[in-house]
Amino acid sequence: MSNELVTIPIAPEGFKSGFIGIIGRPNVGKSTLMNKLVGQKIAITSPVAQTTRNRLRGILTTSEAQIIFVDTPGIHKPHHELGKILVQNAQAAINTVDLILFVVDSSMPAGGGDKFIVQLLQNTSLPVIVGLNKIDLPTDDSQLIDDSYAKLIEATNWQTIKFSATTSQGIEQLQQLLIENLPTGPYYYPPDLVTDQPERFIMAELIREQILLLTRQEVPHSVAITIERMEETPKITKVYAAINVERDSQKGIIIGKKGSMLKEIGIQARRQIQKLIAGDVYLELFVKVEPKWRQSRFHLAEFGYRVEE
Ligand SMILES: Nc1nc2c(ncn2[C@@H]2O[C@H](COP(=O)(O)OP(=O)(O)OP(=O)(O)O)[C@@H](O)[C@H]2O)c(=O)[nH]1
Repeated sequence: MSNELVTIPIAPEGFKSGFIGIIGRPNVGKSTLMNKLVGQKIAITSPVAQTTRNRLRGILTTSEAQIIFVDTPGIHKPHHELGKILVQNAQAAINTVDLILFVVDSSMPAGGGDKFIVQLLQNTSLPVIVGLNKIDLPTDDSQLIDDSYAKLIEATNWQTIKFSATTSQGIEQLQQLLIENLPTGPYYYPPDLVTDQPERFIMAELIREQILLLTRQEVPHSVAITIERMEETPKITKVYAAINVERDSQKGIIIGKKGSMLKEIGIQARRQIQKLIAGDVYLELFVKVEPKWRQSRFHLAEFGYRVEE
């Protein structure tokens, strides 16, 4: 949160840099992987599918390269207006990167969702690396699974690599392979920056993450967070955030018995935000009912979901 001037160094000869689009169906571990590669928590993760809504850039700088990861929402068949915007954003991401990292969940055989993505990518001239994630999980028939992925990409010349985003097994090799496949280029960002997202956005995401983790199934996708006000003093940062839901029943769930759920969300989110800004935080949450915000483009824009041209 400082306004100090930052300088971007001149890249040495042979320095590699570029943008990598992380693509995959929901829940394969794209956000977990980006956090692992960047070494800091910038994308929220949860066991509920479709957690990622906005394109988020994570930046990894080493002595030989700078990689800018573009995390995209999991590609799936859209059911409502928000879903359509998510898929369009993922498709837009494909057209603006130097390399594509197509992540799959190798604890289960390739499915229709993976096939849909292969079709989407087939016309691209960009290099594609297929990341077989979750190798730490036990499987019933690993041969069958391997065969399903081999068949999935048999018509392509894509490279594959296996790793686990949670245990870090194979992550260094993945990083190396990505760097090898990037063009030579400049520093795009200062070396110590890990994301280009404003802190406000990450704060909102950290609150949403706690709701995903703590509430029941039906609520999470109907939630949007807006940071209404922030006050910074030398001692403490005060954050006032609204939790927007679609129905009164969801408001009730978020608030909980005598406010117990909202209190727990606040405690956990505050803890995460304190880590983000490395300082004391006062967090005030309130719940608002905004009927049908997911169907309305006006509200989607207000909550920061945009279709990128
Ligand atoms: N065992 C295991 N679990 C993983 C691994 N990577 C991710 N997960 C879990 O898989 C779930 C989904 O991970 P996310 O990173 O949120 O997945 P995503 O692809 O970003 O999901 P969307 O935002 O829905 O597109 C979480 O519960 C992660 O902890 C892995 O390598 N091994």
